Amino acid sequence: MTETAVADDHALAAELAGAAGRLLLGVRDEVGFADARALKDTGDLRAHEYLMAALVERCPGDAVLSEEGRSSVAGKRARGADRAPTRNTADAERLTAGRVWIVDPLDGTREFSEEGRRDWAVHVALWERLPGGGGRLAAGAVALPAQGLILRTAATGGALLVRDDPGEPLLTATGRDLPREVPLHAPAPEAGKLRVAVSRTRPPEFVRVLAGKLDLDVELVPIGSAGAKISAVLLGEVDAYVHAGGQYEWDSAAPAAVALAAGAHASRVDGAPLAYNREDPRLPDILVCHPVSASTLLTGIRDVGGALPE
Ligand SMILES: Nc1ncnc2c1ncn2[C@@H]1O[C@H](COP(=O)(O)O)[C@@H](OP(=O)(O)O)[C@H]1O
Ligand SMILES: [Mg+2]
Repeated sequence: MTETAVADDHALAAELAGAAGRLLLGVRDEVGFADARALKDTGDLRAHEYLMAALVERCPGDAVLSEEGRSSVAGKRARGADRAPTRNTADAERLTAGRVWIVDPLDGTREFSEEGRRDWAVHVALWERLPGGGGRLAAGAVALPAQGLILRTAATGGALLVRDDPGEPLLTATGRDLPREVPLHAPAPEAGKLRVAVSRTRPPEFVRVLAGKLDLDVELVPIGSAGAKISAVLLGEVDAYVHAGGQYEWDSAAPAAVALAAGAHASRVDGAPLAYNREDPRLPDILVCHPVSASTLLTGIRDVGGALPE
């Protein structure tokens, strides 16, 4: 821990994800939905700038890897964004840092720009170097601002589901009133059935092939945002998220941290552990599910290996 680090990184991750999420709800109100490009760009930039400034202030000794600090924002600046974004920590620094915040200020940017959609998220994760080499996800939070929810890791171990809208009564997908904060456990699937979350806009073909091969009643459920899909697994709205063909560390770090803390299986599609803060931030595939489904899915994915995207 750096000297200035807060005692509870888990609470900080949730606080920042929640605040960025509320800021994004305000951007939706302010900019409106008529110009989707303007709404996406403003949301990306404002959430990124907020998180970078907050992390510099609260954890000045830590490094940051943010989606929007990379080339995408440089491109937006070139197109005339009015405020210069704060930059990521230089790669050389983050690759030797003890603690690196891996953030996706707005995951599911497309869905954020579509009126009425609730499947977009803010991801804040903390990666920590281990003394023996390598590292681990030490904390994480996924805010689902349009759903009034935060899914987060807890200092005591495990994961929590937090209602981030104390003023409003809120019903979960299962129709039950949700108290302010409840332990979050990945629920097991119904026997013989498997609901698999896939991208709304670019579902990988191999998941359809996989669905056809499994000896289960498989339903593919299109949802936007990696964080919203992994949250849907943890909330019992689907049973698995299978993705391959491209993604980056910020797309999965925070939701994977929460999923693992909630007792879910989270790995590469070949079963290898998810590894973060690498030189190349590409992390192109992921499987998240209840542990009882993991071997069926990993075997199924291996058997349709030929259909996996490059
Ligand atoms: N083939 C691919 N290559 C790169 N990124 C991908 C990808 N498929 C999905 N992603 C990223 O994963 C997130 C979820 O995508 P999807 O909703 O299609 O499942 C999105 O993050 P952003 O919204 O932060 O860009 C998207 O950019
Ligand atoms: Mg993303």
